[in-house]
Order: sequence, then C-alpha cells, then structure tokens
Amino acid sequence: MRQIQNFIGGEFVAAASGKRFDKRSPLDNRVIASIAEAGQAEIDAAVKAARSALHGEWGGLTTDQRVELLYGVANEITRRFEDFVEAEMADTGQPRHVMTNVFIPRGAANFKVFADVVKNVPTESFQMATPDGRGALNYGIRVPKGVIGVVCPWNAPFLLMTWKVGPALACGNTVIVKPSEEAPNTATLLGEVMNAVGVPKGVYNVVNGFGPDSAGEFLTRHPGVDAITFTGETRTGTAIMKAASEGMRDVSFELGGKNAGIVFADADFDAAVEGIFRSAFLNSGQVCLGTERVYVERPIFERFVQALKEKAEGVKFGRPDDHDANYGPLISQEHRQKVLSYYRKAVEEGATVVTGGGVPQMPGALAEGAWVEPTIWTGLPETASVVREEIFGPCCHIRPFDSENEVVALANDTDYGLSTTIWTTNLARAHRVAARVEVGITWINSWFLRDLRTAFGGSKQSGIGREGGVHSLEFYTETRNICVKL
Ligand SMILES: NC(=O)C1=CN([C@@H]2O[C@H](COP(=O)(O)OP(=O)(O)OC[C@H]3O[C@@H](n4cnc5c(N)ncnc54)[C@H](O)[C@@H]3O)[C@@H](O)[C@H]2O)C=CC1
Ligand SMILES: O=C(O)/C=C/C=C(\O)C(=O)O
Repeated sequence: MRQIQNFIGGEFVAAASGKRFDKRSPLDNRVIASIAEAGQAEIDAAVKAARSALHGEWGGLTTDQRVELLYGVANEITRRFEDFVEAEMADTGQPRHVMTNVFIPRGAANFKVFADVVKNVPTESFQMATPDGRGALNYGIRVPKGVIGVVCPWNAPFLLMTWKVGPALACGNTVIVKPSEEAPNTATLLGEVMNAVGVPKGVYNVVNGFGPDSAGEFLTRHPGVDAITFTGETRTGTAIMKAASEGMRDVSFELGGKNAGIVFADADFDAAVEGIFRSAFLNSGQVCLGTERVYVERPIFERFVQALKEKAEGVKFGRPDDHDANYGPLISQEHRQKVLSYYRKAVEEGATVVTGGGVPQMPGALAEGAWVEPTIWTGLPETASVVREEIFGPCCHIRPFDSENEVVALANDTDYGLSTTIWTTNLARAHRVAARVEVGITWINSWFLRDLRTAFGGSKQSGIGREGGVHSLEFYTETRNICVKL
C-alpha cells in the first residue's frame, strides 16, 4: 500500500497531528493508499515555504530561466509517463487509453504551452499627449500575484491540476496544491518531478486532506494565500468565495455544468452519435464539459436514440489494463450512491429507461467496485430532477425538438453555462445557434477539442473568470502601469 505524504518546501512530510486517511480503489474498493492529512500546521508551513521561495531564488529567475525549468518539468513528466499513467489509473480506475491519449499528455502540455505564452505575449503600451507638448509613454509590466492556492477535483486530476499549476508557475508565482482526497497520487508524483528538475524548494507544495475543517478550508482561509484557483462543485465554490472575501483575495472558478448537446436533422448522423456518445459517457460521464441533456431534431429522434442505445450497450467494463475492456467505474462508492439515487429518481419521475439504470454484474473482486451502467432516458419534462441537476455520471436525457428557437430556449433553461456541443452541416445555423447559447465554451461538430490558447470557463453558475492562453496570464499576474513623462 502506498504511503502518501504532503510535499512542503521540497520535502515529503507527514502531518504533525499524525492523522492519515485511506484511499480506496474505485475498481474493487480495496484500500490502496494511506495519506497524511495536512492540518493548520502544514498549511502554515507550506505558505511559509511558498512565500520564501517567492522572495528567494525563484523570484530572482529571469523569464527565460523559468521557462527553461518548466520545459524541464514537461520533459520529465514525459520521461516518467508510465508512472503518471499508473498513478492516475490507480486513483480513478479509468482505462489506460484515456490516460495515455488525453489526461497525461495534457499534463506535460500544460507546462510547455504556458511557458511559451509567457515568453511571447506582450504587454500594452500607450503614448499620450501632455500640455507641454513633450508627451508621455505608458507601459504595462506583469508581476506574479504571489502564493496561489490551487484546489482540485478528482475527475481528471492531473490534467486539471497542471492546467492551473503550469500557468501559475510560468507567471512566476508559487503554488500550494490541495488535490482531491479521492485522487492524491499524481500531485505527489509531480513533487518528485519538481525536485528532479531542480525547481527551487517551496515553489510547488502539496497539502492533502478534505474540504471543510481540513486542508481545503485551512488553505483557502489562510491570509498568506494571495489568490485561489478552484475547480469543483458550484456549492464548494460558494464556500471558497466566502473564505476569499476575507482579505479581498482574487478567485478563478471552474464549476459544475448541465450541458446541452444539440443535434439537427442535417447532421452527419454517425459523427453526431459518436460525438454525443463520447460527450455523455467518456470517463464514465465524469467530465465537467460532458453532455447530460441531449436535444435531437424530431425527424431523426427515434433513429438517434436507438443508435446511442446500441453504443451505450456496447461498452465493456473492466480494469484499466484489461485489453477486452474500455469502460471504467465511478470514482467512489459515495459518488455511486449519488448517481444511483438519480437513476431511481428518474424512474420515479416517469422516465422511459432506454438503457441501463442499474449496476453491471462484475466478476470476483470487481463486484465491490463503483460500477454503474451507462444510462439513457427519454420522456421527462424539463422540470425533472435529472434534467435540471448535475449528476456527473454516465447518463443523459434525450428530448426531441422542432425548431431552432425552441432548442436555444431549452439549452438555455438552466442555472449553469459551461459548454455545449452542436451538430449540423448547416454552418450558418451553427454560428447563429452558437452565439445564442449561454455558455463559455461551444463546440460545433466536435467535443472536447482543446487549444490551450483559447478562453476556458463558464457562464452563470458554472464559474467566474476565464483561464487559457492570455486569460491565464490575466489571472496569475497583476499588471502594473508605468507612466514616463518624456
Ligand atoms: N468547470 C470545470 O472545469 C470542472 C468542474 N468540475 C466539477 O467538479 C465537481 C466534481 O468534483 P469534486 O471533487 O466532487 O468537487 P468538490 O467541489 O466536492 O471538491 C473539489 C475540491 O474542493 C475541496 N473542497 C471541498 N469543500 C471545500 C471547502 N469548503 N473549502 C475548500 N476546499 C473544499 C475538495 O476537497 C476537493 O479538493 C463536479 O460538480 C464538476 O462539475 C470538475 C471538473 C472540471
Ligand atoms: O481541457 C481542460 O482544460 C479541461 C478539461 C476538463 C475536464 O477534463 C473535466 O472537467 O473533466
């Protein structure tokens, strides 16, 4: 069983309190790691280490030197690719191909891309007239915000953590990461990478634990943390925002979603079925950008439902390394209880269960894992719980629509506004509808196609702010204007 410590000031350390907690495998519920739970003492130590790195060697590096180190981090992740794949598979139970094709390469890219952005994006300058006719020149410089608290979820742990750590470090900040209690492995491994590459001690710190009355709350309340970037549930975002209001600390939030997929009758049918299948069921539906509401134009509704059903029934459950399998469990028994409670609620509220709705029969030890069937419903009103509330599981409700205006109104009838995916061969309509759906991220004839230079974030209750490319620079630095009288 792995013993996971906190990583503070470049050292792996236990908690002064001696407190530890267990991580169980989603595959079979076995305890696979024992984790040191950081208390107030560890948060204080991490803040001290991060602050002194900021005022020490790290703070004195040139942008080129920082960029060089971050390239080193990316290369070391690639060199230890298999270790990261194994660590993330252990935490999440998701198939190897998802790790190797998407989640782990993105971890390395998150360091390289933001190193390039920091090197290449200029600041503004303005010449101005003055009464004496000699004029003045204004120019901006970017300075790091300071010590950044990074609070992470469990669903794509390495991708989502490095998506924040990469730009924060590229901008010259130091970070304290609070990984999800359900997925602590890769954040710890990244500590080894930082030491191997020679990133100064205290630049990257990890404190493990839970949210309320534990590492998450202690970190976000700490007055020595200058800004907080968080990905997770909207409710947790509310608690963190209250904590951040003490001391007027800045926040960047990527929160929940209840995303709509829109399929017009003229769409490339097979591509649309494949696209919606991926967006509803990838990572066992545990993707914030995923589709839990599908709207299909009436002429192809029945055929679409049938085709998606066949694909959902074709998944093969199994271990990440099982060559015959392509589908993993949910993250935990607790999350499975939540998802199954929605499966029951859908039936109580009158859904037609097209497929799934239960738990697959798993052999041997896997019977103890957090497995659920991919599930499709039809026939519910828009007021039904499973149509309104984020479930974060492998399920979607499909409803027919008859007009562009109707589907835009349906898609927008939600408190969330993270992403949408639109399928049509009529590009004029695609642009029209895209501009009307109230979300931060729209994909047309695709889904989860990511260019890290673009703005990423949600509208309404799906988030505050944007990260990605220059937007990340805006959050992770402060711009100072300098005015020179000529
Ligand atoms: N918009 C986006 O980009 C993404 C959003 N999500 C959302 O994340 C959720 C699933 O992830 P979870 O880990 O269950 O979210 P969560 O909000 O329960 O936990 C996220 C992190 O916050 C910490 N935390 C919980 N309460 C806290 C508190 N009071 N103070 C400080 N820290 C606290 C947790 O320990 C964990 O590290 C879903 O709602 C999903 O939509 C997930 C991935 C991406
Ligand atoms: O690509 C990103 O930066 C974010 C992706 C988000 C997920 O993978 C997720 O929430 O599951």
